[in-house]
Amino acid sequence: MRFLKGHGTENDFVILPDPDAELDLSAALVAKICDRRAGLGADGVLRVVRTKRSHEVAGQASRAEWFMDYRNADGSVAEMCGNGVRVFARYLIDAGLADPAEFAIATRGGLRPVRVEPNGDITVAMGKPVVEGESVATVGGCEYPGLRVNVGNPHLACAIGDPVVQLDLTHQPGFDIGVFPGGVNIELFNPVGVSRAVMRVFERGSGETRSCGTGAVATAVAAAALSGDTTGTWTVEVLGGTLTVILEADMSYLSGPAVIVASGELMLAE
Ligand SMILES: N[C@@H](CCC[C@H](N)C(=O)O)C(=O)O
Repeated sequence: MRFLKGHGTENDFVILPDPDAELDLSAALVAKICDRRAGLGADGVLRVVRTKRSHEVAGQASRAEWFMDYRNADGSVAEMCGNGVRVFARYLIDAGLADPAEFAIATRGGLRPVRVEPNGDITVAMGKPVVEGESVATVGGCEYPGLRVNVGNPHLACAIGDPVVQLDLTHQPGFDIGVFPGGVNIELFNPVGVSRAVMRVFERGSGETRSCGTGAVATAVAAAALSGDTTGTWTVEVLGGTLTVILEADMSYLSGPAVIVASGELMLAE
């Protein structure tokens, strides 16, 4: 099985080209591939499938040639991955499979238009984030209220008073399972200066990661809400680098670096 490895602000992915949807990619095989000791190691898998070959997103086939079939490190399926889309785009461009000027990628969370910036960064239009109310995350016995933000996938973004660097995110933070029956991605952030936030994240299905694109958008929405804003340009510092989020009235954009670092032949089987 041919693979590539890439990352966006150190949110890392194994890319599996499977244009004709021939791979039987079970949850167990994904978990093996993502295992950092017994496998290649990654926060998730991006399977590259022709949209028309996928029954899941066939409705997007006229507008996007390629479908990002995203899986979390534990093998679970997610609707969207902001850094994943950007790395997926980098792969398509490098492989000559997409017009670098502008193209769109099909995801379970909907169509995601992409463009390459003059400095090489990749920007993706992330749709309109939806604020669904409030809830509480618990970390190390402390309760942190936050905003529920849907960015195609579910997030709970909590501003905290303590520096995020002090948090112990080695375990799943507590959350209200009645509010999030399918699980949730939890961001904890410190607003710093003007339109800037420092964020850590515990991802559903992957644990703590060094970055999360949809999480950065959710954080920007929650940070803006603290000052009564719904629009603006936000810098979100994550453990693996810096992301830029633009919030407009009806759209959000996520921008940052995305690189491919390796390719090879995978010998793992289920
Ligand atoms: N790292 C991703 C989000 C991946 C999906 C998430 N873990 C979920 O289950 O919803 C990103 O960059 O957005």
